[in-house]
Amino acid sequence: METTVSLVQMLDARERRVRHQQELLARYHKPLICFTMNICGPVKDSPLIRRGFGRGRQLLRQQFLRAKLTPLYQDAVREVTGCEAFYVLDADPLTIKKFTTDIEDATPLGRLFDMDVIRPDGLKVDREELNLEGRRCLICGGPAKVCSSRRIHTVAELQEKTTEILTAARDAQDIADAARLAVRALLYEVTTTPKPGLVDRRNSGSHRDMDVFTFMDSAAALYPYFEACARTGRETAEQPAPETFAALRPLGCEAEGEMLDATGGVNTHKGAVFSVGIVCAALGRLDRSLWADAARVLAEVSAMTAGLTEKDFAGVTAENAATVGQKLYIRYGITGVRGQVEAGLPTVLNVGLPVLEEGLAKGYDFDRVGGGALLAILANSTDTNIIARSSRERQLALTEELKALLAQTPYPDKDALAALDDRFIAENLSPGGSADLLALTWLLHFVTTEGNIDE
Ligand SMILES: CC(C)(COP(=O)(O)OP(=O)(O)OC[C@H]1O[C@@H](n2cnc3c(N)ncnc32)[C@H](O[C@H]2O[C@H](COP(=O)(O)OP(=O)(O)OP(=O)(O)O)[C@@H](O)[C@H]2O)[C@@H]1O)[C@@H](O)C(=O)NCCC(=O)NCCS
Ligand SMILES: Nc1ncnc2[nH]cnc12
Repeated sequence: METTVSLVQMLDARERRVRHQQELLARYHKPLICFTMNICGPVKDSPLIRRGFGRGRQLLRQQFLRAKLTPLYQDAVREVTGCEAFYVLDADPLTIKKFTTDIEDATPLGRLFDMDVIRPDGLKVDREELNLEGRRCLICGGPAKVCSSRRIHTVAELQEKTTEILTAARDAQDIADAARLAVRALLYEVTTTPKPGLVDRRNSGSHRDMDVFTFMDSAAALYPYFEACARTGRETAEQPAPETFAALRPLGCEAEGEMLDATGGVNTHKGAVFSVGIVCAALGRLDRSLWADAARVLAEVSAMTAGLTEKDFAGVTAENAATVGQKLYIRYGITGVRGQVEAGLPTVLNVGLPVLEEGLAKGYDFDRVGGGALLAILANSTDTNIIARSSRERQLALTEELKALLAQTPYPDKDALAALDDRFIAENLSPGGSADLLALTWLLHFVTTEGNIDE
């Protein structure tokens, strides 16, 4: 809920800020940054404003890392009168002012940041000391001091522009983060070693035409596609979920082309183009606060693809079935990747994620938890790639064997996984569908644990 604040409240807040500054200066005798947001009008706090403030804090953290600075003290508060953060630093005030003004001047969002630098004697460092121009007006780009003292623009105009800047910054960050985590998930999947029959750091599994570098080329080539999926999700967020999915399909066709270009014609990620692309679009549709909830994200995936299996397989017959997916549907009623997404990726939510997270909590390394999660996924789903390279009977027997193995050892060690790898290779088996579900598991793990940024 948005609360309006009075002039008295704002004056009280300013007084409190000054007192806090004085306490910090008296305690540390070092320069400090006081970071607030420039927000016009009586509403100083909202989720959107907090997001912008969170981004500002993230940019400051990055500058501290670059300058190898650890704040001696820091705090942040979110009040109805606005967000405030303080940082006490053991550094030259002008050096600090240089990097705060760099942040303020780098982007439109930076225009909304007010990062004051206060010297140990309590005096503010001025932009002019760095030969920098004064700040510019949000609306006309003229000197901000002139526009604000003469009240040249209306509050409504300023609020509209502020919302536009905050919204654009929020969306750009969500879209880039979704795509970054998607590519990271694909890279974690291929890097997880050993994996039975699959490409990893140990070998190329049951494949002759690709290795770990082929997968890296493919994953990197898909970054713009994942961004486009998340952007499509954001742009269609107000529309019924299936409309977002409909808008994705042409992007998916193009991305398959990019993948084939990057790999010299090898099918590395066709399944992932489809399923990971849908998850990126679901993230785009959802407010960032919901990313921490895997079930909610996957419910969105399900809503987007409602009715997909029936629609996609309508008119497919034993005579015209062309893809492996279509043939297996006609023959056994197996719904493959389509059925998985339509059901909200239950194997990821109920099998992959719990196994991954339990293994991480036990302190196992990424290879071991990834290997355990992959086998659990394989044991509890229908991998159409396994059937395509063997038979339905063999795939069912394998799932039974793996279930028995996992009941004894939920996280088989390197040697056990390598022995399974050798057996899969000898049988020319490759669980590509399960590999995709492992990538989706990594993705949901990243999104739920790291996706919730500081607001
Ligand atoms: C819905 C589409 C993905 C396509 O569906 P299609 O019917 O063409 O394909 P399917 O056979 O149904 O399988 C697609 C891929 O889904 C992955 N998969 C399999 N089982 C599952 C599962 N249980 N859960 C989730 N995902 C699953 C799997 O992808 C991975 O394996 C691929 C590599 O396989 P591999 O055997 O190594 O290589 P191949 O070249 O295929 O064979 P070999 O010669 O080597 O044996 C790799 O892609 C992984 O990502 C399945 O392969 C979607 O494309 C679509 O919407 N199609 C409709 C038409 C359309 O609009 N097309 C768009 C293109 S223009
Ligand atoms: N690591 C991998 N090896 C072979 N096929 C795959 N499909 C997706 N990931 C794979």
